[in-house]
Amino acid sequence: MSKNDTLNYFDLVVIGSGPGGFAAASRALDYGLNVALIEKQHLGGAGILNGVLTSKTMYELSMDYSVAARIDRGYRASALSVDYGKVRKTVLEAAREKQYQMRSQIETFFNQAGSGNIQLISGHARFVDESTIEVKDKNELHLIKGKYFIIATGSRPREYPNLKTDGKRIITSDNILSLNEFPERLLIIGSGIIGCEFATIFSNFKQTQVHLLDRANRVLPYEDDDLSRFVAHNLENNGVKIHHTAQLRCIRKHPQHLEVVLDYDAGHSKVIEVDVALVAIGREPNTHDLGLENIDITPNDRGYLPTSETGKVINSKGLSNIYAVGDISGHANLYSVAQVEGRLAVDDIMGKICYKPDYANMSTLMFFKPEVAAVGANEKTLQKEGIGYKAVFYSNELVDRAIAMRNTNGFVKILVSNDEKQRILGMRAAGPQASAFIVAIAHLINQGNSVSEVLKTFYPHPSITEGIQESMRALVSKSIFKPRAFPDNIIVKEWNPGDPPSQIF
Ligand SMILES: Cc1cc2nc3c(=O)[nH]c(=O)nc-3n(C[C@H](O)[C@H](O)[C@H](O)COP(=O)(O)OP(=O)(O)OC[C@H]3O[C@@H](n4cnc5c(N)ncnc54)[C@H](O)[C@@H]3O)c2cc1C
Ligand SMILES: NC(=O)c1ccc[n+]([C@@H]2O[C@H](COP(=O)([O-])OP(=O)(O)OC[C@H]3O[C@@H](n4cnc5c(N)ncnc54)[C@H](O)[C@@H]3O)[C@@H](O)[C@H]2O)c1
Repeated sequence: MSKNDTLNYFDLVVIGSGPGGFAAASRALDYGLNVALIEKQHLGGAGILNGVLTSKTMYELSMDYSVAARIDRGYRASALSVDYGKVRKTVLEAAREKQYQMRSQIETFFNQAGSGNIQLISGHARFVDESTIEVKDKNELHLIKGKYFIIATGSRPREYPNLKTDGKRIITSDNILSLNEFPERLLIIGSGIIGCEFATIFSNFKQTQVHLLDRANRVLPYEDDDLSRFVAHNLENNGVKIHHTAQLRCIRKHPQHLEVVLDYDAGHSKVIEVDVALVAIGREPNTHDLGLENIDITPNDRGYLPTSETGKVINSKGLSNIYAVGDISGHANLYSVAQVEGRLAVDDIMGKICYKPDYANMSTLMFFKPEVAAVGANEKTLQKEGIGYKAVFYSNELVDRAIAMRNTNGFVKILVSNDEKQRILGMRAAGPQASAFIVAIAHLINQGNSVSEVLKTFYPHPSITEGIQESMRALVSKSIFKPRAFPDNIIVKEWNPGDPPSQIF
């Protein structure tokens, strides 16, 4: 291996070009910094390939396909067919489109002396000391010096104990685009967000019998039971076979199929045959082979890098000149979290930080059928913390826009403080456009707003968001449609410390 001399000196060296790293590098341009962006694999990280954009493109195609396959709306598509190779091609086109936008920005700011400069460097980065990294690319090794560093190396799929993935028949989300065709039978191990999203996608295309292994008796274990039941019910309606309270004992590989042995908590076992098994049991931070031992940084018990509120890594001497953002930081594994943390790290370096992230009020989207969006507290967390609340459930069956769409499978569920102020604490929404309007509630929560603010506003008609306003009116017994007339569609209840645990629907 040839060792080149120090390549350059940079104000800021960012390791990883995912949403965290790219946002940090872009923010550094605003301050006129000279930035190196190091990437060992795909530009954009899991924000683009084998992650957000590719899975969401596949989701959108699968949703279009499932609508086209409907026969209850006055039209019928004849000879509808789908080809995995062509779906993959479309997905990769989306990924390339975004990568070209990133490249265009990098090219624009390449060698811009004095006004903010960015250089994309390929290779695997490893710390030599607190101001130097070595970057290994094929047979070359470069040394790069920097004043500040941001580690944005993201995460990788967690491996299932004693189960070796081969990228073809036993795969992770990293290998979805390596499949050559729709598997006839797919086992998804893990019923968290990735498991449920791919179960939705593959069942939408109707080419695959999907088995979903849920080791608990409910999918999405961190959400309220009612939402978990709703999502599981929709998956089952879409043809997914959910194996609740089941553990994977083993997978035996045969030339033409995989033989899967499942052990149920009830004491019995079942053998099923599938073609592909997808492991989706969480993700692990990429802290390995970063040379952390050379900079006196030790990951915490959960494997994440210990940081200050602004992302500064804490070593044995206190705070260092190194930041950690995104999936490596131990907060939620979300695109928006990585992006905000990347930007804040640079603001902190420049001494210009003007707010700190409030992780309690993050919005999350879940791409199921129908889509689900979440922000703020759920019933489970409030009950655990002993905080009393009022909850309202309002079904899309009463929302005109959803009726017009012939798509009423959805709801809003809003939690407010159980006091005079009735401050909005959280919302779960399911159904069409849930992903678009969740942020409106996030703003209301961030501003400490209460039910009365929502009642004052004109909500346009016909819009899905009218369900939000009607639900808030229901909370104060002023809704147009009355819970007494629609007891399954409008539910209001309260919970106070000391009450037994319960859920609204
Ligand atoms: C299938 C899937 C679907 C998802 N869907 C969503 C979604 O819908 N919404 C959402 O908010 N989030 C979603 N996520 C999560 C989201 O992708 C991550 O939270 C986000 O990408 C994290 O960004 P990051 O910058 O921390 O890391 P990453 O995106 O993982 O990027 C890290 C980059 O660092 C590079 N790298 C690692 N080590 C080194 C090194 N030593 N030297 C050089 N480069 C290195 C990697 O190659 C990678 O490109 C999804 C994830 C997956 C896997
Ligand atoms: N739309 C989105 O926002 C989105 C989409 C995909 C991924 N993501 C992010 O990616 C991260 C990873 O997603 P994920 O679904 O892999 O993780 P997850 O933590 O959401 O779910 C993992 C699931 O695997 C189960 N599990 C764990 N060990 C198991 C075992 N040994 N056997 C069977 N089941 C087991 C858990 O009970 C859980 O249900 C998430 O934290 C999420 O933030 C977000």
